[in-house]
Amino acid sequence: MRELRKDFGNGDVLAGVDLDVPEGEITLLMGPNGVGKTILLSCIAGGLYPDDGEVTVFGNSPDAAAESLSFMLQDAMLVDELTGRENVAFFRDLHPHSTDDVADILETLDFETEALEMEVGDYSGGMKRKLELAVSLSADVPLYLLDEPTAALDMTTVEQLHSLLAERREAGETILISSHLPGDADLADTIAVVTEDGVTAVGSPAELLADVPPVVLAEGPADIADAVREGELFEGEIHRRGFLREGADPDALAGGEGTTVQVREPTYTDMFNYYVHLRGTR
Ligand SMILES: Nc1ncnc2c1ncn2[C@@H]1O[C@H](COP(=O)(O)OP(=O)(O)OP(=O)(O)O)[C@@H](O)[C@H]1O
Repeated sequence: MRELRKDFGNGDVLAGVDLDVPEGEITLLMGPNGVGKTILLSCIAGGLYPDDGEVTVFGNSPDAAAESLSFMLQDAMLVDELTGRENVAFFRDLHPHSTDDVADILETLDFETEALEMEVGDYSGGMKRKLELAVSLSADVPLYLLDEPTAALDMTTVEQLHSLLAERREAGETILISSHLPGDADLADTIAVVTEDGVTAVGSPAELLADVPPVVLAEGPADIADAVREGELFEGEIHRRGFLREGADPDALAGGEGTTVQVREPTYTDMFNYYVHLRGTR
């Protein structure tokens, strides 16, 4: 993807995005709500045309490559008035490379088979996601685009899905997913951080994490603004936290009465906050 631009008439949503998705790997798009991740995936899938720039999929235009990919568009695929089974049949007829793998994938994802007889409008969010995933992954193609595949899934199912996607990667397939779940970083070979400035950081999870400064956590009235980068504090339920400023001495951050201050290594959630809110292009 080179210099991709998309505008719906009220300012750019994507303003010149460059992205390379390596073949045979899992690439994870992370970024704040509304930044354009779904639009980006839709431009790769050929569902939307960019206003400017270029997308190639295996060397072809997205239109020419349409049969080489399968796109899971969250909450916008299934037909509520049809049963699960009718939805499966509908999508089976749509994709030229559909297979009969839906049942196996549903079993892997712990989807109760009887629910296939229910109308999808009566499904829970997680049931819908499992069916969307089974339909999308049952197409035998070299490229899968999955928009927030882990949203609404319980943690056990997330692990099952991770195993399934890792198997696909072993088989040489290319997978591009968007996600807000920090744990999905464990699955990725490459993470691309998307912000309103485009793709601002790209690297392996370990590379990106290694560049994140230690995290200062404060509970109680401790004033840590001077010790953290740009004085920026992220409010959690219990803690306020920020990224240790260069030159700040962590040992000097003693908490007063009713206050605790600690410094710890960053998690994937911290990594997301850092690249989205503090760090420029890497
Ligand atoms: N058809 C459309 N017409 C006008 N604006 C649109 C259209 N589709 C999307 N947008 C806008 O484009 C922006 C990006 O939307 P998109 O769904 O790609 O964000 P996202 O990064 O996937 O967000 P989230 O993480 O919340 O799913 C949003 O501001 C959205 O309102």
